[in-house]
Amino acid sequence: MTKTLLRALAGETLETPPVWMMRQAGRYLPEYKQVREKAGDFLTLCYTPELAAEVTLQPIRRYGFDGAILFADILLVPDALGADLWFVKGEGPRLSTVQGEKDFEALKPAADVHERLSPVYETIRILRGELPADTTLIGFAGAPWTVATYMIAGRGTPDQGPAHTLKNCDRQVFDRLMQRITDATIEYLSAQADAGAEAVKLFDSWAGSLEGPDFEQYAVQPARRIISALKERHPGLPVIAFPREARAAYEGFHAATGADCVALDQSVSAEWAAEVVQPAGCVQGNLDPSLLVTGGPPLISETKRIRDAFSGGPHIFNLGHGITPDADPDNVTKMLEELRG
Ligand SMILES: Cc1c2[nH]c(c1CCC(=O)O)Cc1[nH]c(c(CCC(=O)O)c1C)Cc1[nH]c(c(CCC(=O)O)c1C)Cc1[nH]c(c(C)c1CCC(=O)O)C2
Repeated sequence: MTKTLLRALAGETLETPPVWMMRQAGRYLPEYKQVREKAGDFLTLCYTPELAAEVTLQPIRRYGFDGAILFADILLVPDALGADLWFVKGEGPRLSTVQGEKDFEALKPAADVHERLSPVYETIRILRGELPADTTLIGFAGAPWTVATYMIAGRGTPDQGPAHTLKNCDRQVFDRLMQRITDATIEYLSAQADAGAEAVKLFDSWAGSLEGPDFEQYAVQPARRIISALKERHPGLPVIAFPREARAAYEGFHAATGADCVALDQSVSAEWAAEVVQPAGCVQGNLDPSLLVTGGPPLISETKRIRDAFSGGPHIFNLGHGITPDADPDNVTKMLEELRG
């Protein structure tokens, strides 16, 4: 196996960690903005394989990252389940809401998602033909809780309040929704692997708002179900789990879910994670993305600190969350120079 990212996922400790960035294809890149303009609409960009493949490749050409993440969005699964999805410029996503049994009954069965999502599989096939031989193609989906928070509220929310309310007040509908998303996610990621994704990542961006038994039931268990179903269908397919802001619950997350790699946000210290999380398997992270806006000596010293902290075990260098539109593309080059020497 020559791809460094796959070697790290398999548990190998490498001299220089493989590197990629969450949201590496995005608005901080002038070439992305150009294609985005041409597509007109963000969803059109996601569902047009040639354009989605092009923006996936842009950061690989510019920086030579070890991993290419498929260009798509976690909200394509609700879209494929029949929740109308649109994006409001400068504000974010909007969807029809799921607030009770009637809304839930209107959703499509999990097996039907392929109809809407087939252009995504085509993007993956194009990419496998065009990526450099040493670049790993990463597919992804949102984890059920995070996807549910958008489906229930119909938009992003600061505290995931509507999803907590449905969970606490109508547990039956909430659990059926979680199960539907879980099943759809297995279908979707499995089809991504069939199309050529070499690893997949589950984004649980709002896992941190689940406390105690809720974290176990709605962050750990769905991840475990998805990972075990995927491994049954695709033996050896590596899975990265990202229970963002899990804090102390990052400990044990590999074992509890079967994930090959656990991605860490910037709120946990690399030194702590190296001691208690990394012994269980590969870790990914966790540079503060704001350093790519501000740059300077702190960007260099933090890059070095994180690399050094994780140097004793398998590590994929990444940010703790997505790169932001106001980041300076030259700061990414400086981060890479520090990492790769
Ligand atoms: C919660 C979430 C979403 N999408 C995603 C998450 C999980 C990760 C995280 O926590 O950031 C994941 C995602 N979204 C996108 C990718 C593509 C691959 C990559 O990382 O480069 C990935 C992996 C493209 C995107 N997804 C979106 C953009 C910006 C759209 C544009 O170009 O106008 C991109 C490049 C839009 C999006 N998509 C979403 C929101 C809330 C928004 C609006 C906010 C924003 O604009 O950043 C949902």
